[in-house]
Order: sequence, then C-alpha cells, then structure tokens
Amino acid sequence: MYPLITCFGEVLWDVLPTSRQAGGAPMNVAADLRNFGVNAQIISRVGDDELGVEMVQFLASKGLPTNLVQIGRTHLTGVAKANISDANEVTYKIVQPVAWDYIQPDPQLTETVRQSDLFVYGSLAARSPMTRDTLLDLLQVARRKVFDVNLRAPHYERTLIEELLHQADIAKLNEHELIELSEWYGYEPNLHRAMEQLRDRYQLDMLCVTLGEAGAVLLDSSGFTTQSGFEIDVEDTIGSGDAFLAAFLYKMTQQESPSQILEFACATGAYVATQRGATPAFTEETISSVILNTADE
Ligand SMILES: OC[C@H]1O[C@](O)(CO)[C@@H](O)[C@@H]1O
Repeated sequence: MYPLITCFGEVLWDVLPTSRQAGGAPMNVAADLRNFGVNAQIISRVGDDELGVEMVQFLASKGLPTNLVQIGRTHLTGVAKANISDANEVTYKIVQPVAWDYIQPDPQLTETVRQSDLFVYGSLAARSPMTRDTLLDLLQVARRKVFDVNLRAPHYERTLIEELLHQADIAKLNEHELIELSEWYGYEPNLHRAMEQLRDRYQLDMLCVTLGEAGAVLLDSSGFTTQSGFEIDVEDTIGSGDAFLAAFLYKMTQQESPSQILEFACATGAYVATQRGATPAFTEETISSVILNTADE
C-alpha cells in the first residue's frame, strides 16, 4: 500500500440541477488514488450535520480513512452549486463560510503529513484564515509538495497563489490558469516558454499543464513531454482534472516514464469526464482499456 499520499482541503457536495455528488478537489484526488490501490488520505472538516454524516460515509465507502476529517459544531458541511455550460465548462458557486474553512491545527495532522511521501494541496482551501494557517504549518513539515493550483474565482488572491507556488515541488494547472499567471508576469503567449519561465521562477521539479480535450504537457528535468487528448463523449467534466492528477501521481510514484505517466493521466481524466460526478468508481484496468481502445482506432 505504499507510498502514503495525504491530500489537504475542501470536502463538499457538488449540487447539480438534478443530483448531488461528493466533491472537493483534494478529496477527489484522494478517492481516485484509492481506486488505484494507493494509500491515500484526506485532511478536512465537515459539520455536525446530515451532510457531514453522509460525507464521512462516502469517504469510508471509498476506502479513505475518516480519522483526519474533523467534525465541527460551528459551521455546516460544504456545498458548491455547479453549473455546466453548453461547451461543458463548469462554474461553481462555492458556499462560504463552511466547515472546511475551519480546519484546525492538530499534532496528529502534523505527524501524518511528516510521514507522507507526497502532500497534495490546492488554493481554494487557503481562502479562509484558519484553514490557510493550518495549511501553511503543514507545508513546513511536508516532504514532497504537490500544488494543484485550481483557481476558483473569487476565492483567491495573487499573493497567496505565489506563496503556495513557492512551497511547491510539483505544480499542476490548466491552460486557462497558465494564461492568468502568464499575464501577472508578462510572459509571451507561448506555452513552452511560459512553462519554462514559471518552472524557473518557482524552482519546480515538475510542472504540468492540462489542455482540456487537447491533452497535457509536462515539463521536468528531462524536458517537455506532450500527450494529445482522448476522444470521448463528455458526460460532465467535474473532477476530470483531479482524476488526471491522481493518475499522474500514481504513475509517478511507480517510477514510470514521463510519457507513460502523461498518457495514463490523460486517459484517466478523459474517463472521468465520461462519467457523472467527480468520483466514479474505476480501476487501473478501466483506464488501460481506454488507452487500448483508442490505440485501435
Ligand atoms: O474543489 C472545488 C470544486 O472543484 C471540484 O473538485 C472539481 O475539480 C469540485 O468537486 C468542487 O466543487
């Protein structure tokens, strides 16, 4: 079951017009890692309410430990209203403040992060002072840090994103986020060049940019690796980027080559987009058959 991967941040319910699905980027990453048999866990907080009970049950059903999910009496379990446009772009109205805005420091959290091989965090969790402070403390003891940039307007500020980038060893963002960061720094609109400049600015070991249906690009010490997208029928893209990251980290910890990592990650992101919600059940075999079926065409 090694390595140990600890994710930190929001757990919430994504409310769609006709259904409610468990979500929250770091939780999605942890649940998807569990699909691959990785020893993954999530640090978060829910409210002492019905939705909190259901969330804890959901985490347990995914094989995730629930002892790192705090239960608070002051705030409700998180909820996000998701809207999907005709072009499959999802926008979220992420209710605030909720329980995961109040993740409290705790020696047990510090210890588990200290022992983790990878620590995964995003920017949304840092929107409120308490969870932000807990995150910054945990980053002090984390060994290898993976920043899933995940910009969710209006819940972030440039200075905070920069602080979180400074902490990261590995960063993943999508093409729109790269454009936004490039505008901050006046980078020319050239994907490879902007990636190199961002990698150098924050001394990242790995920088990965997802390109939606066009695939993804990875920049690491071996240079650039590119993977084109898998053709699929989209159900909804919620959690697709999170699944990409989970698959990426899974293959990375298995020491696979950059091109194998990227192919597997793109196939996993594509598969999740064919399913409803952020955390469908799948296995490594499911993803391998996505890759094989595409190769046949
Ligand atoms: O975490 C913020 C939002 O992003 C998602 O994780 C998808 O990437 C949703 O499940 C959640 O509402």
